[in-house]
Amino acid sequence: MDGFLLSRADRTVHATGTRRFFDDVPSASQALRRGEATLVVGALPFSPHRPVVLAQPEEVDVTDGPWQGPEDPGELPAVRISAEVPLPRVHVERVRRLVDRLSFGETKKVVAARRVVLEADEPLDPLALAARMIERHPDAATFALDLSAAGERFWGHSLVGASPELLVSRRGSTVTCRPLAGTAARRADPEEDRRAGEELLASAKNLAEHGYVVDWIRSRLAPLCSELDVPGTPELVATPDVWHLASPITGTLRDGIDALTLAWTLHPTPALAGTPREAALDLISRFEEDRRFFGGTVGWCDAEGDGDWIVAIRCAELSSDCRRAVAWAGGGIVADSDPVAELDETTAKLRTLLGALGVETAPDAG
Ligand SMILES: C=C(O[C@@H]1C=C(C(=O)O)C=C[C@H]1O)C(=O)O
Repeated sequence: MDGFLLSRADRTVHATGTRRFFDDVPSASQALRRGEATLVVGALPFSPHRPVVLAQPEEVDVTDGPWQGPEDPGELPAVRISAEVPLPRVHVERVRRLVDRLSFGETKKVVAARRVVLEADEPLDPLALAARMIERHPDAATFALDLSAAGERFWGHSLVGASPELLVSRRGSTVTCRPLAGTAARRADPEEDRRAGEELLASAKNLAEHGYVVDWIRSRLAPLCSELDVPGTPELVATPDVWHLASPITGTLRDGIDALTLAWTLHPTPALAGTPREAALDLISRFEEDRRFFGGTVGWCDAEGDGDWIVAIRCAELSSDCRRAVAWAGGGIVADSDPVAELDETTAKLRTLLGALGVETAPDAG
């Protein structure tokens, strides 16, 4: 696909064509500051050491409300799972090993992720998939963008997803974050569903997982803000597939740090990495293959420094022929995690993407 789409309930940024690519965050931020670019769109990968996708687009369309895609996006092609990496039982084993490490080491939390490889009968149009995701997940931030600028491994690839998690947003001197961490699958029965949410809100394990993320964001934002409002306890939010613990954080920025630099400062949070962050990133690099743009961040930043950056989860990377897709899901592991429940949590999270493609996932073992 050409360009970049970020559709949220209140606003859509749709950009096409490229005037200029940037190699890193400081050069993009500098071009905005100097007035050489009015808007930068793109994505940062999960690993802070890998190439970014940051571009000044040729044309930009900013509209109120969610993206109004094509009148009739048509049917999506039939899609099936061709591989799971690692196999579900190997993911369970991995989590078991991580739990052992967490019980004895200095690391308190690490996020373990797995991938599902999908094959489509016909090419899967990234924008048609995005339109379907907007329909199914009206409260999420739906994105679709070309990843070619990240190098040969990504030529012609695109990333499509519907994320419930805001990494950071800036409007003038106001900075907002809404980290999510702590998850429970939704239930078909309304009473069981309500109970699953309440149990999540009272779960010491999930509150601890969540607390690490909030502490990280507080520690990164505090030096940049004259005021910072961090709720003492998280609230419950729902997607059609899962419950999450969420903390709406608001601050007043001291100086003109732009939204892109804020994203770079915060990313990846312990919601996707773990705590302490460097030790968790090291463990992830030893236990998993490169996450590419899964767990990264997707967004835009304008010349005033305003912008929105969304955590790239509930997403898939589409190959250049659009017949293959890789979807990821992960979850925070702490010393008292149950490995089978952690597998189920990733399955519930995968439903956001797989459900939009009409692919069935295994029912919850819980
Ligand atoms: C890693 C994912 O989600 C993240 C991990 C969560 C958790 O561990 O509870 C919750 C929301 C996200 O921050 C994912 O969706 O793949």
